[in-house]
Amino acid sequence: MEFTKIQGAGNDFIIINNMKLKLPLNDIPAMAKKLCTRKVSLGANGFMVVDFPEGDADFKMRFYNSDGSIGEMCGNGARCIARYAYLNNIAGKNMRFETLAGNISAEILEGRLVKVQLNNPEKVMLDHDVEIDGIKYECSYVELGNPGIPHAIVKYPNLENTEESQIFDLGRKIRFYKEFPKGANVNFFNILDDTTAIVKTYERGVEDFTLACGTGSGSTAVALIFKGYLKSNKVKIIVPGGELFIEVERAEDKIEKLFLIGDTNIIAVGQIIDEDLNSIS
Ligand SMILES: N[C@H](CCC[C@H](N)C(=O)O)C(=O)O
Repeated sequence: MEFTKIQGAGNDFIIINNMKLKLPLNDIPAMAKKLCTRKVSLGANGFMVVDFPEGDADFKMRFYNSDGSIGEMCGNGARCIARYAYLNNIAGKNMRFETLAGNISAEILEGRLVKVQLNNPEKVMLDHDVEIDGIKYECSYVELGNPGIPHAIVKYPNLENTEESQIFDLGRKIRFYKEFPKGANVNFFNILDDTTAIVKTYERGVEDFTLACGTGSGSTAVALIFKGYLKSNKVKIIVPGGELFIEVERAEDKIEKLFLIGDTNIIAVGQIIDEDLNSIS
């Protein structure tokens, strides 16, 4: 089966074109889980399927986390699938595609940079502190799109000197926090200057930290700008896998446009064999 392996800021994905392969959608979650499992298969944070659009968009993006669960959207995935679509003549440099969370537009910039307009925040709860093991953490809750991809944005002083292993248990507990109906991706942040934050994300559906989270960076930027921690509508989010840039167009307390910009890197194009796949029902 033909595939492309691509990563954006260290968030890595497998992409297949189901407009050609025409695989039954019921088979995809198990296939995604198997192919995303490192060491025993190709390995990735997520699995993306290009499919026929239902409306007048260029294509549909179906996103699956590495555990096979469906994600409403994926920001770095959107950047990567946009580059894939352009290089495979599925779309032009400016494109629109459908996702569960709503339509996304993307623009291929110079080199390997891609800019996507993320779904707007449909839910913003700036003061949604969480209490874990008797300790209170400053937290905001943001959902981008409708249905929205859920994000918890948690202040963590000295994050830049904190190992992920030190906050893995905390990340997992907040990911499953009782007050988050859909669970949440957990974005720990610390402010580095007026326009820069560092973010480390424990991702829902990966159930571990990833090197970057695009919608997490966008959600974090929205919360930090509204809370006055970041003092610009153009901010840099430093993530373990590199840097992501967020641009916000806002009218007072309403976000009108939210952009994610970052690098992409095509790792491989080829054929997936994985002999176990045949045994997947
Ligand atoms: N794990 C996320 C989906 C991927 C989000 C992240 N990779 C991004 O770039 O937005 C979820 O299930 O909500």
